[in-house]
Amino acid sequence: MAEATYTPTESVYEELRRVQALLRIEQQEDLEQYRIRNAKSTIAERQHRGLTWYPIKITKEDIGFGGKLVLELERPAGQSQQLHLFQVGKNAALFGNIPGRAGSDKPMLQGVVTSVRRNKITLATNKEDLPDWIDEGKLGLDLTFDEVSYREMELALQKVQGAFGRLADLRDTLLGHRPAEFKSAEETEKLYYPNPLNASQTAAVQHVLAAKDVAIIHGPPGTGKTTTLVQAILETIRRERRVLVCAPSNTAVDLLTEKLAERGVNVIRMGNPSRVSDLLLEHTLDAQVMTHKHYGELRSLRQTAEQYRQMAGQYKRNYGWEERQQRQALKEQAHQLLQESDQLEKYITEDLLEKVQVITCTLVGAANRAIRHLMYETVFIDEAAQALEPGCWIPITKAERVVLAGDHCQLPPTVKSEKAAAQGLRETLFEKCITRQPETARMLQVQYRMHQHIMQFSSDQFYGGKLQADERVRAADLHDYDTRFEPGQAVEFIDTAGCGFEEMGLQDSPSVANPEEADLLLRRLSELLQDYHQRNHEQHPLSIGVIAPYRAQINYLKDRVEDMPELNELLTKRQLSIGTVDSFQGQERDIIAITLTRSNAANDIGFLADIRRMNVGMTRARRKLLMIGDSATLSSHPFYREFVNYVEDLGAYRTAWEFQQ
Ligand SMILES: Nc1ncnc2c1ncn2[C@@H]1O[C@H](COP(=O)(O)OP(=O)(O)OP(=O)(O)O)[C@@H](O)[C@H]1O
Repeated sequence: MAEATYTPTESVYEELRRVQALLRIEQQEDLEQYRIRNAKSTIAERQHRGLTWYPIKITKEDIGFGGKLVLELERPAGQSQQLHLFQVGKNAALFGNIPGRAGSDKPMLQGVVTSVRRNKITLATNKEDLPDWIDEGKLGLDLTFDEVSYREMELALQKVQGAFGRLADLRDTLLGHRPAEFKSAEETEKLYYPNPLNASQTAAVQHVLAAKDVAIIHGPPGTGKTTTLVQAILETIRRERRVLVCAPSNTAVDLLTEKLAERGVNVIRMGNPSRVSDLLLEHTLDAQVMTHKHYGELRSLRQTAEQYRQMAGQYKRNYGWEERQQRQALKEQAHQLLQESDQLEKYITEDLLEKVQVITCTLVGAANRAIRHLMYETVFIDEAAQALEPGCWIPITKAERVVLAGDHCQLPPTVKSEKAAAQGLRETLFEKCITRQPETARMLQVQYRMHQHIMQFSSDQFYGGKLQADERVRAADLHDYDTRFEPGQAVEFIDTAGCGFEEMGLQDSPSVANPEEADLLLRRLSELLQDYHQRNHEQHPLSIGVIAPYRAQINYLKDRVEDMPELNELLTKRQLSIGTVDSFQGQERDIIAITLTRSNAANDIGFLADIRRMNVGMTRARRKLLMIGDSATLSSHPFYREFVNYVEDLGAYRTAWEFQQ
């Protein structure tokens, strides 16, 4: 058994109580921001912020799970360009804009968004009938505050604090108070499936099988973390009856569900997928229910109930006593049938979940009422380095063993409250476990994305210099893509120091822009692309990402590109995209160009100091990484100082003066 090297400064209870207090601060802040954004503003303002669709029409009514109403809502075609923040899985409320009924008196029908198309949203409501106010005034749809996630996180934290037995062991191991145990090499079974994994990936899968409590798959950029995790899940379900696979985001859950389904795994995706794909839809619980041998009975119960409901609806209110009785009887029969159908649906669901090998869902989805009572031999959490600690505890409360996958050297989870962030809410369970119990982790070491020179700086800064570039990508620069590109220089840094490219602030905003630096970046990009002919590369066009840390700089870049026909064409064809690091998360591009933007006499680099974010930005590039910035300002931080040294050693350092003549 390995000895834990971590020396705790507080007990697990103190630590968990601290996290609980931070979560409450976060919830308050989140609610406050929501209130300010939403409740105090007019419909037009909320619409402008993407929080409201108005006016809308109900275009379809269906009966869904538990006999609840599912509504299809449509906004006017003229609004199709209006951006919004509605998303599958978000809570929303249908409201009536009725004169004299505003504020808390505003009539609402709560629900969850289950699909979003250009002008249509489906809302699964929590009621069986449409309310009376539906025909008064115009209707709209508001995003509402997501209280459920906070409640489930709070409950999980309470459970973990009061835990004994297995959960207490896992808690103490994950937080570094109890050494993690592993089977010996002799005890660990050999891998069953022949697989194309490399040595460090195979070692990670073997490590997962050997772990008695906790294993971590640490996957730096492009190292095949998903591939490895899927293989580890396949090997595990050969040995265990049923496992849970979670991630903080719906997108990550969808990806894993698809990969597992492609490998022939019997998997059920709980909750609503964020994308529409046949493979995914086929694996949702709803679709699986339809394939069950008792589904026919369920459908006919629902249909009959619906017929009774419609018959009852034909009796108008002012009919006599007998008709009222008749109406009541029909309603009761409908109700009874719906209850029966709920029972049957519950039975079908339990039967399906009993037989399934893998259940996939978001962290909060693990508390979904259909599965909240289930326990799992192993719980896998992907993207664990992007999940709030309280979120991770939700599925862990149902585990015998935990496997975390992620990379704590990339983006941490978003925390809305500055105070909660400063006091540690951004520190993830993944990060705590990997730093307190390094022996729980295996790092994947071969990456399949970046040219050697793009990879090396990140590898030295974050991964102890251990990353290797696979031979297919090691020397794959733009010249390798098309010989018309100049050879060499997969990395290039253009230094604007001394050129007088000063950043500009905006009034009342922390955002900054640096127009001259942006212009230079676009000029250099055009120059790079001058011999690139798209018609020669119809099958595999170059993909390009331009990254800026500040919104004001992004907006400036987008405006300027409109005046540059070649670049603008790439933008409209979506071969060029411009955005923040966060918008490129999990993605890759052939060329990544980053304007670092900050340039000031005070050497203030703002949130460029968040070097994990910069790590993500730089490691999106496959063949070319172009960075532009003011070394005089940036060198106040060791990371950028070392970057300048790195590019000098590579012979990749240029100055902006070269481009001014
Ligand atoms: N052992 C391997 N041999 C060859 N190619 C591999 C291997 N493992 C992964 N790859 C390739 O590397 C790429 C990235 O794999 P995958 O999607 O699993 O990575 P990831 O680590 O989850 O990605 P990210 O860096 O975005 O987290 C894929 O194209 C995959 O086919």
